[in-house]
Amino acid sequence: MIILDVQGFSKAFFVHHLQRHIPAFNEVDFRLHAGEFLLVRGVNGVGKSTLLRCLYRSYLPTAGQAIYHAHAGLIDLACAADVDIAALRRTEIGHVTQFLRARPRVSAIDVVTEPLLNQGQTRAQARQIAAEWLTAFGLKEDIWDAYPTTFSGGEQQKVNLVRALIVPRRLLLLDEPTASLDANARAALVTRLAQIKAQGVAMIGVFHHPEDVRDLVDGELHLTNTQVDYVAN
Ligand SMILES: Nc1ncnc2c1ncn2[C@@H]1O[C@H](COP(=O)(O)OP(=O)(O)OP(=O)(O)O)[C@@H](O)[C@H]1O
Repeated sequence: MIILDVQGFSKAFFVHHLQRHIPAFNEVDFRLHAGEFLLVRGVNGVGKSTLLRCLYRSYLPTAGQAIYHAHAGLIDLACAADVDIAALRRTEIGHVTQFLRARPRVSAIDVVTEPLLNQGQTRAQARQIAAEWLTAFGLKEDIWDAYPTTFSGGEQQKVNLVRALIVPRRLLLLDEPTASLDANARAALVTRLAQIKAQGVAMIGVFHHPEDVRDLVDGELHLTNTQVDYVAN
């Protein structure tokens, strides 16, 4: 089942004080099916994060299309209305970065149970599931009821990941999700990614340590400053 069909996808930033465009990526083409994992590679500044942000529509692409096969039908992520993008973000498309935008005075357990409560689970069920995930990622129980604003970088990232993964999406965009994780948490993440991949979640990921996800990768997208190469594994 096709999840995403990307063609001629390009992004350039117009930098006002330079009065010129700076290209990020150009003419990206690929197709992603349910349960497939696409690894995005390339040197610093080549446009990997920008590609994920354009697919999540935090940025508008400059050209091309990204046809997402939603439950409700086909939708071009490049030009869909903001209200439709917002709906997809709530239910079908997730974007995980290394940074948690912690909300003041919301505890870690409330941050990670919220997606389950929104799904209609009871508070007790949600807490039980969240406890299992937080334990798997090695977030110590002492701080589950504390506010993540005070957490270390790695602890914040664990909260961020659990929140993003606790309710399965159809398409997951992973932007360096292991950047501040210790070895145990990295292993826990890879285990969870393998589980959701087996359930049919399609993923596009940028990884600082690609060897962590070697066994999950179905294809690689190599971004370079001059061209884009898609290689199926
Ligand atoms: N908001 C922005 N305004 C202008 N230029 C930007 C903006 N965001 C990114 N860029 C530029 O776009 C290019 C691609 O950046 P991007 O962060 O996507 O690279 P990357 O491949 O993810 O890099 P890294 O491996 O260092 O994380 C860079 O040259 C960057 O300076």
